[in-house]
Amino acid sequence: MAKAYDHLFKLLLIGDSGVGKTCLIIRFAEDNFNNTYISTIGIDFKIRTVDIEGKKIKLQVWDTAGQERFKTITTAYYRGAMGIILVYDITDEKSFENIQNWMKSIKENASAGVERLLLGNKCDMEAKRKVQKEQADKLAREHGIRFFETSAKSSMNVDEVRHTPSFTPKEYWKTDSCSPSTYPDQSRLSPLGFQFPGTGHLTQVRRPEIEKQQQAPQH
Ligand SMILES: Nc1nc2c(ncn2[C@@H]2O[C@H](COP(=O)(O)OP(=O)(O)OP(=O)(O)O)[C@@H](O)[C@H]2O)c(=O)[nH]1
Repeated sequence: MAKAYDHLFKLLLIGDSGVGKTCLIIRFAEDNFNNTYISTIGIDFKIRTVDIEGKKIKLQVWDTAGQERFKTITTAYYRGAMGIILVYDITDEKSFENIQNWMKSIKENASAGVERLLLGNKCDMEAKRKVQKEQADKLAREHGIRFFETSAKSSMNVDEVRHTPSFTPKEYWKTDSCSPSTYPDQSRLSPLGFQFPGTGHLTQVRRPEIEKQQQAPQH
């Protein structure tokens, strides 16, 4: 039987809560956008297969919760990632300042030399901009990584991100380090050894429900 893909590439998105990680993944995987805020609980993933230079590349993109209380769960997934995308919101200065902390978290938890990419999301909201492009350019240069301003809403630069080397590094194809034989199933990919149902929609709840949970008295 023909192989469904030639190479599997696992990516992780990290960044503060609300910067638009889930929306970017939905735009990336389904070319869609929804204004409703569904805060990620723990971790979720989406899959997309793309043809690049005649090879079928299966991208497995993992969405992490930005909320601090999920950090123990989410950092456990850093180790297996081949690329990590750091996201901040151009209208939220704090989310940009926190990129330094996310970088530190990568250093502490990810494999050495993991590919990184910096995204300043929500660039459709120019009137509310708080983070200048030059600031992020400088930060990206200091860390030796690529940087894009994106909009999950308008699709701005989404295609460019899809085709950056950090998204599908050719080194992985050459070494065959993520070929189907190396990762025969999804459970092998998960550092927690967790079996996924395969829908890509695991654990998402609406923000009001989270708030209700947080407000509920502890027994
Ligand atoms: N204007 C605009 N709004 C966006 C964009 N991307 C996301 N949003 C909005 O920002 C809010 C948060 O988006 P999410 O994708 O859920 O954020 P997240 O980073 O996944 O948040 P957590 O799951 O809590 O970590 C939602 O209301 C989205 O509609 C964008 O590019 N432009």
